[in-house]
Amino acid sequence: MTFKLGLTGSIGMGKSTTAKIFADLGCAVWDADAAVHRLYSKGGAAVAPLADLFPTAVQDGAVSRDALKSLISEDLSVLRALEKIVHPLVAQDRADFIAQSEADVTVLDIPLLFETGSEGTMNAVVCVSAPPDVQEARVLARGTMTKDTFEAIRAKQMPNDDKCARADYVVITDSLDHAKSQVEMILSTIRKGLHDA
Ligand SMILES: CC(C)(COP(=O)(O)OP(=O)(O)OC[C@H]1O[C@@H](n2cnc3c(N)ncnc32)[C@H](O)[C@@H]1O)[C@@H](O)C(=O)NCCC(=O)NCCS
Ligand SMILES: Nc1ncnc2c1ncn2[C@@H]1O[C@H](COP(=O)(O)OP(=O)(O)OP(=O)(O)O)[C@@H](O)[C@H]1O
Repeated sequence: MTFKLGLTGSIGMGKSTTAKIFADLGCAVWDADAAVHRLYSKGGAAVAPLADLFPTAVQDGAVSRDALKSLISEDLSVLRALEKIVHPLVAQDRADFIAQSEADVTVLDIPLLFETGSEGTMNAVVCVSAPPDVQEARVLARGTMTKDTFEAIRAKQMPNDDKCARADYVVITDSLDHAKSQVEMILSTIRKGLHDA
């Protein structure tokens, strides 16, 4: 049985970067956002149920994120209906990944881990964190969203301090070297526990 380590944190806090460090140290990594992309692509399991509910959101056999975003901007209840369909499919994809994982530690990168109540299914949880101004600067530097959109996403997510308080481990992502040393420490604690068990 693989050790299930949840990895979470708010938008732009460094989840993907930290997940890569875990992968380099021999962990298997599953990425919730990547799973959603697979589910929305041609032949993905979310295409048919979303086509039934939001016909305009499916184009050329795949779910269009732009179309979904414009539906959500007109009516926020669309997001709730979308989550009701997508979250169980994501949970199944995750369960399948865990079942076939041969690594001692499997990292589950889940932006909405606490918001979706998934922490109970993890053996431990890591939260990545950086100061709010650093978070904002990182997200806006990507050039993929406006400040208003960023604020709206941040407002929808559980506050960073609450996430960190609920996590078993916190990784401060102020530099790559610092993040790496914290990940090494976390993994050695977990692996020691597995070895001693
Ligand atoms: C709304 C959609 C179409 C926006 O797509 P887009 O490519 O523009 O953004 P992306 O998915 O990269 O998300 C941007 C940021 O918002 C966060 N975010 C996404 N969905 C949500 C949500 N339901 N609640 C809070 N934050 C969210 C992401 O974690 C990320 O940090 C898309 O996020 C979606 O289909 N969401 C519903 C499925 C879901 O809840 N996914 C989250 C992982 S399970
Ligand atoms: N430890 C770190 N030191 C310095 N910069 C970092 C660190 N971790 C992440 N960053 C930078 O912060 C930005 C966001 O990182 P990343 O994409 O890993 O965040 P994320 O939490 O996965 O984002 P999202 O929630 O949007 O998917 C990137 O530009 C990345 O280079």
